This record gives sequence, C-alpha cells and structure tokens, in this order.
Amino acid sequence: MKIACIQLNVAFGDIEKNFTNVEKFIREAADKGAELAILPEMWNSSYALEKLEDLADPNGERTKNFLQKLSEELQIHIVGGSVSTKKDGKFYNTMYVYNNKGELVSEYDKAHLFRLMDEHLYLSAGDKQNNFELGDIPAAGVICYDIRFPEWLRLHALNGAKVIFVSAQWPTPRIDHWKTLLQARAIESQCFVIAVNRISHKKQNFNGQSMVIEPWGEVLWTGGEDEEMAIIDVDFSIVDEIRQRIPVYDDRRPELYKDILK
Ligand SMILES: NC(=O)CCC(=O)C(=O)O
Repeated sequence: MKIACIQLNVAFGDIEKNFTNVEKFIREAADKGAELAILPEMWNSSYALEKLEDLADPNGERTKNFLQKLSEELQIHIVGGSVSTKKDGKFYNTMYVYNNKGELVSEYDKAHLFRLMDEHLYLSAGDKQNNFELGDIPAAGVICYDIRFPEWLRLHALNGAKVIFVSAQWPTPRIDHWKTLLQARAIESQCFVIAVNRISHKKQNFNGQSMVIEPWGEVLWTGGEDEEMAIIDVDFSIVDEIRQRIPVYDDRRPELYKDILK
C-alpha cells in the first residue's frame, strides 16, 4: 500500500489556512498514487487551547464532512490525524479515520493527556480503543503522548492491528524519545508503525522526523525538518512472517503481568 505521510506546518489558531493546506496535500497525495494519507495531531487549531471555545470543531462536523468528501472523491483512505473538537460541552483531541469509500471507520479521543502542554487543563480524555480496518488491513490509531504507554499499544496489537498509525505534535527537545519509542513499539508489537509529526518554522519547537518503521524495527523512512509529503510503499504481508519467526504473541505469559493493570 502506498502511504502518504503529510508532515505539515500547522498554523497556530488559523483554521482556514490549515484546512486549505491539508486539502492541497491530500489532493497531491491522491494525484501521485497514494492509497492512504495520514495527517499530524491537532491540525485544525493547533495548541491554541485558550481559544478552544471559538476554534474547536462542534461535534467534529466540519472535519468529518471535509474528510468524508475527500476520501470518497479521491478514493483514498485518510487517517485524519487529530483535530480539536467540542462534544457535549467538553473539548477533545479527536482522530477521525475514513476509508476509500468515504465511510467513517473510527472516531478516537486521545486517551492520555499531556500535562507538559497543558492538555489536562483544557481537554477531556477518551477511554475507548481505536482498532479499525482499512481495506483488508487491520489497523489502529493513537495520538502522540499515547506512545509512551506500551500497554495501550499492545492492547491494540492484541486486538489484531498489523499497523499502528501515530499522529503527533512532538516537540524538538524530546525528538530522540519519539524516535526510540516508535521503534520500540514497532519491534515489541511486531507491527508497522507509521507516525507523522508536524514541523514549525522555528525548528526548535517542532522539527518533523516523521517515521515509517517495519515490524522488525527497520526504519523505512524518516522525514526531514521541513513541511513535506512522502509516499512510502509498505508491504503488510511481512507482519505474519515476522510474528512466526519470533512468536512473541504465543510466548507471552499474561498471568505474570496481570498486576500491571492496577
Ligand atoms: N502532543 C503530545 O502529546 C506531546 C507528547 C510529548 O511531547 C512527549 O514527550 O510525550
């Protein structure tokens, strides 16, 4: 499957600019033959958390309508990164995923809120998993800080995911954590990890380094530090072969780890 990783420069609080830019990139991805496009975290409003009352998408309606139309018209799967939403009077960091027939296949609210960026002061956390299928590929999606919780990603892998999509706004000072955690999650879960970060003009804030990693841990692509879209061809059939070579799922001993759920 040809995957377009769209590493955006998300404009702070400028919803119109961000929608225009995202549409341009998704159209370009489809033109270039991509079958799936993935976006970064909070691409509508960015982290303008104090202005969420004005900026967050009510029930995600604008975003859903936008992604639905593009995915159906261009016949492309879209892992819609995440956007700020307002649902039942609360704000969330929400991922929508559409298949290439324009059908919504999942809606996920970020489960782990990142205190260092004040998410816990403004947002509510989701409590549902995010497994879905795109074509015949069992997949999962998580958002940024979620990758620091191996239990969470393992649960998605145990529920069948062969690829875990990650949308992020991961800042430059901890970019080494980003790379190491993504690679570890791919190896331990024996999944593809396809992770898209944002960039910013001041590269000290956000410097991209989006990644595509196969289940043996080999990095197939790392993004640069500028806005870009890369189309990476991935072969999901290698997942089963790798899981047979080292049968981690058969060798697990969950009875030894049950206390981790406390
Ligand atoms: N947007 C986020 O969740 C950022 C997570 C992060 O930077 C981290 O170090 O974890």
